[in-house]
Amino acid sequence: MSTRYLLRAVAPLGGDAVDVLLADGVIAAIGADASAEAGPDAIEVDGAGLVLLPGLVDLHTHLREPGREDAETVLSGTRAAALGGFTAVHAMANTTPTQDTAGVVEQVWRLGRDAGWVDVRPVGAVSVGLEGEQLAELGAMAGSAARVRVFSDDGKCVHDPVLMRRALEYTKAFDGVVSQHSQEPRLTAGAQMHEGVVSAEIGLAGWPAVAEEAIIARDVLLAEHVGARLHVCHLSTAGSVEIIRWAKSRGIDVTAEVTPHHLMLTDEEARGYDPVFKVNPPLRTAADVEAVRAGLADGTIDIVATDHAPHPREDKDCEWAAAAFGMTGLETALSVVQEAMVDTGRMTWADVARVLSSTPAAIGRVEDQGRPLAVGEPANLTLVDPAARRTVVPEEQGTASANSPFRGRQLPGAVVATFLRGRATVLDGRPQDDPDGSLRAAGREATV
Ligand SMILES: NC(=O)N[C@@H](CC(=O)O)C(=O)O
Ligand SMILES: [Zn+2]
Ligand SMILES: [Zn+2]
Repeated sequence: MSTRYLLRAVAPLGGDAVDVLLADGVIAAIGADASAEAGPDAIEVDGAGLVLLPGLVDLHTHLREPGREDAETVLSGTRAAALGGFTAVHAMANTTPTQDTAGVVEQVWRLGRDAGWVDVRPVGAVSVGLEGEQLAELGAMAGSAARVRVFSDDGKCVHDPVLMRRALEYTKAFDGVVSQHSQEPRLTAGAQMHEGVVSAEIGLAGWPAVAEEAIIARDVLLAEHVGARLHVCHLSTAGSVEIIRWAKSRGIDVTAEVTPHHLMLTDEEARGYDPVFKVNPPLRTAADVEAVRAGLADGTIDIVATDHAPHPREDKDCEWAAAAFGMTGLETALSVVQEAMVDTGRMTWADVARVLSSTPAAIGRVEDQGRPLAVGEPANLTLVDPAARRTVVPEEQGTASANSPFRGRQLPGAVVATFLRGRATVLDGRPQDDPDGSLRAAGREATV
């Protein structure tokens, strides 16, 4: 018999406190029945003051394996994901080799299954080698054991409108979705940061908002024309929010994501020339941050996705122009959403469950994740302490890379436990390959 957990006095979605029993991989009982049915062997978890959420689902994670195991592996990245409260991640396709065949996506899916920290759903590339020329084997990836439903050339934009049209048409056949990294390449050649007052003052080449907005506008019209669904990656500007709002008002089947860093940070961070703040799309202005927060609160933006983009030191500890784009995010996402949206009164915990679990699961067609907190449902769960405060120390995180933009910042909230089909992957805030914290204290041994 598998381990049973009795979660005492937890608050589902921040509501009234109840007991919840996890047994045989499912939520076995809620309320008075839970303690009655628990039996003597159940492990009790004191949940007073804790919020119970469905396990978080990330639609946009870079796990880097195969090819850049110096930055992250499926094992280290999925362990980081569990520590961040996730029970499923979508592994982006910009690996080496590219995830553009059934063979490579199955390899990543298998690595995820064997690691056992979260469910890994590989994203398939739209074009062969992300080169934007020839459509990849979308159908073969969809029909593989990895059951790919999300397709993206992320890191690059599918800028050829004919290729984008074909991808949108083709993915309809297997209920897939194209997830577009919206960046007009000619308008962003050489770009280093957001084009605006700060870029002009500090002398870095700018990436104008219109380079994102022009592609989103084109793509929603293409999606309408062919009757396909479209997902917009890491939307970052006020204008992009306006376009999505307009597209939804016309009934276009589009969804959009915002990252935690675009909900919190602005281009002012670039003034110190610290490449930890170099990211694609770039950090924008305070007005853009306000617009994406408002768009997330009113449902125009559907989800938060981390765009966890680990990079090794040598790709970040260099001058700004030479550094790689990207920041880690799996282990701070929930805290940033709490600070930006919950603690500001703009969203409830039920909204958090929607934007970080049920809707990303629905977009990715992940059937057994993001489910309601009800008896009989799979026990994919996250237990959060909203009253906790912690200072971000990247070297103490599960991810193998240290490029967190929140280094040294105090953030609210902490993941106390994560359950994957009733099995604790994290308990008392510790990964369950390291229950007493000794491996973590000794360095990175736990991840290799
Ligand atoms: N976000 C980033 O700045 N970088 C991502 C690629 C991407 O998401 O576009 C990466 O793979 O490093
Ligand atoms: Zn991208
Ligand atoms: Zn990305």
